[in-house]
Amino acid sequence: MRTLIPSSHTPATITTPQTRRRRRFFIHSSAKRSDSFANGSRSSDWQSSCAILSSKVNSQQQSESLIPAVNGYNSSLNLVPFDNNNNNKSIQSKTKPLSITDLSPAPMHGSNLRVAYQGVPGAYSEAAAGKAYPNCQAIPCDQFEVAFQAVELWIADRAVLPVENSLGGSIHRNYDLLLRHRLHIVGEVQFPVHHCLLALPGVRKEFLTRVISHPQGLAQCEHTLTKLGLNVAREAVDDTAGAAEFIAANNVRDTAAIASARAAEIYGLEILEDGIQDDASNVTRFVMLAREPIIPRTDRPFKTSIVFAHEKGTCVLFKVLSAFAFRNISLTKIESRPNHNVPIRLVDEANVGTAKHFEYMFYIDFEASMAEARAQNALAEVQEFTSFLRVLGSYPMDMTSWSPSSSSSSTFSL
Ligand SMILES: O=C(O)C(=O)C[C@]1(C(=O)O)C=C[C@@H](O)C=C1
Repeated sequence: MRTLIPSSHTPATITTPQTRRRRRFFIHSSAKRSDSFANGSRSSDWQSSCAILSSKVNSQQQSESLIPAVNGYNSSLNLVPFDNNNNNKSIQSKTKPLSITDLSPAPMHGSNLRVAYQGVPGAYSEAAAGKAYPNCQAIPCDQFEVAFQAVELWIADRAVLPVENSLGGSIHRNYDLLLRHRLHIVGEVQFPVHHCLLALPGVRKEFLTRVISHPQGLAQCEHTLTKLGLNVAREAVDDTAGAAEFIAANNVRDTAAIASARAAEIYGLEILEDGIQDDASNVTRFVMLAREPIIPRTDRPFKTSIVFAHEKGTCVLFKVLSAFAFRNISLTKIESRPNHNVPIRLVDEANVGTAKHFEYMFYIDFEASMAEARAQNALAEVQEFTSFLRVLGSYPMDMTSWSPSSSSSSTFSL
């Protein structure tokens, strides 16, 4: 895939070793707090993980509301750094004492939250971040992994990342990264993706030789591009809006981008075709990630995401799935990825030779909250058949109303 170097917007990249060293302190302290729940390996008993989780409920409630304020990045508090030499006198006099209003919960769905996304302004991920956290400060990142790291390093408070699209399928990279990193899924948003064909003003479709976009953008418009009868090469780049930005910044007149109407507006391109996704109800599902899990509840529909590797044996996957079926728990998604620790298992069959079995990590989303006994029992049973099990998050389902023809009802409408 080509990497376009954006000209005007500088997405977050990981900074110098010094910055990294300074920020590591925070990663470690955060990782320690969440490990008991995040590392759902066989060695840690699931029931006790649940107990740890529920015992965290009260302190967690406080940490969601207070920690951001105390760290000073999401706060109206007037905190000054502590000065051992007492040189702060002039500033101290201006320091306001804590009052009861300072203790009200931080606006976790509101302004000031820094939300990392992959891409540049005008990307669908930016719009999804706006739907998930209205009025947030969206932080562009040049890669998915940078968005994970931005949260781990406290540069951002949340990341909003795509995991699957109704036409293009799963975004595998993010499944692998969910496993490699220690962040928790704290929510999901489903975002209608309405693609346009964009080019520089005055460019006519007949003169195009190339269409560039994110691989998902190309996949979601595959048939429509063919139907339009364009004689063009299709080239994958890092993100849809980045494709638009590249055309504008380099004055490329033989190339069009598949991107949003908002990207056209931002980068001064014209819309040659509107709504070129192969299905009107094209939707991408994004997950919201945080350093700490949220408290699972039962007063609204929740979804839980897990990942596991299974033990050797027969019908293991069937047994795992039946743990949910017996409890009437619906699965909404199952995905398998290579198990990068053990990609292949050799199985010697007497007289026949050696079979090479591919080993997988299975990701499952199911419709239940970890606060429900049936979900806890299902996972206790699943643990019996698995060599590794981790809960990626238990979070409210996106139940917002659906309007496929319009792009979105959010403030970030594309
Ligand atoms: O390139 C973008 O605009 C993105 O936000 C990325 C992404 C993706 O990775 O799937 C997100 C939504 C659309 O499905 C197309 C691309």
